[in-house]
Amino acid sequence: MLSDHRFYLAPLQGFTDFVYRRCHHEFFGIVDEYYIPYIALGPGQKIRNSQLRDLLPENNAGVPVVPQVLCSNAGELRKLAGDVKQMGYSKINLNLGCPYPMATKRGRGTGLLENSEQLTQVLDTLFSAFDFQVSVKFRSGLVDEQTIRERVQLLRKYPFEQWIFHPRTAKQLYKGVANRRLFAELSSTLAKPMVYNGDIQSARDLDEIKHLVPGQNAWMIGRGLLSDPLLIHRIKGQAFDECEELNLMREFHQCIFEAYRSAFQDDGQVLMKMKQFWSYFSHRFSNPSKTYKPIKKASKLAKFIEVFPAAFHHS
Ligand SMILES: Cc1cc2nc3c(=O)[nH]c(=O)nc-3n(C[C@H](O)[C@H](O)[C@H](O)COP(=O)(O)O)c2cc1C
Repeated sequence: MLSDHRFYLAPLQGFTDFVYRRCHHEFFGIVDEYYIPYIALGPGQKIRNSQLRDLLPENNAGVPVVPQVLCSNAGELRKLAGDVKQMGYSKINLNLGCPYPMATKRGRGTGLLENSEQLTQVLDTLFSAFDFQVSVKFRSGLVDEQTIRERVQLLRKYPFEQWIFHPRTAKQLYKGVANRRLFAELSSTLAKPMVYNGDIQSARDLDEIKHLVPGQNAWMIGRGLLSDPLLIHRIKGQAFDECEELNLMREFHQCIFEAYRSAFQDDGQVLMKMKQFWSYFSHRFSNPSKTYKPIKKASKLAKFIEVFPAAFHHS
């Protein structure tokens, strides 16, 4: 029934890194494309090593990924897109949605969305100096949804391959409700297929959006999928019995844990990564905070290894 629907994993800096993406893809193979968390220029106009590592083609081999860039002007874009091109990628995503003041005050993310002059220069450069298939991920505006109603008139002049809209303002960060009606409104104004992003936790959420936008068939999911790795299976109508599901989760967890252990030699880093993983994964257990508490408290990797199995026993 949903065979013509496309599902994308949202980029979550620190969470959906190459280790997670690769495990998820090899284990489930159900996500159509994985959007890599943004790369940006840091101190000394350089991309941070952790972001570069996440982007390296050898770390993404065999996984359908789309790199994302966060910039404030055409100069930054040229450098970032040039690096992405050099690595051999044919797709690129422009971040016009990062809500954090550290980015927006420097004219990046939603800050760039607000500045039509800089945005025009960035888009002109991106489409004229490179030959990427370009997608854009954007929000409603910094504080006011009127921004995006005006800005789509500028954006629609460019041949984006994909329009991904998360209908929240930057001021909302990731709280409050995503405005699905605004998504429906823009979808009809733009008359282009858009990807819906924001708070998809169940098949019912999709149905509600499809009710507003008949024919909607492209979805980007972040936190919902981190919390429930079988969410897309469920949306597609697959059912699991309790025992089968628990075994799958145990195996997926093992895959993630082993992959982090081989990617990071330092136990402290592995522990931090596993804590991040469990901060969402614990939500699929009946008592998330009770499940996560001993894992969060673990001060050594050995302690983590001692406490995590209990989660699977009392699920
Ligand atoms: C911790 C965190 C990190 C994020 N990092 C990025 C990022 O690097 N690039 C981006 O476009 N969005 C980023 N996002 C936003 C998500 O991609 C997504 O738009 C948002 O979480 C809403 O979708 P969801 O409700 O399905 O999670 C981040 C969100 C969170 C919570």
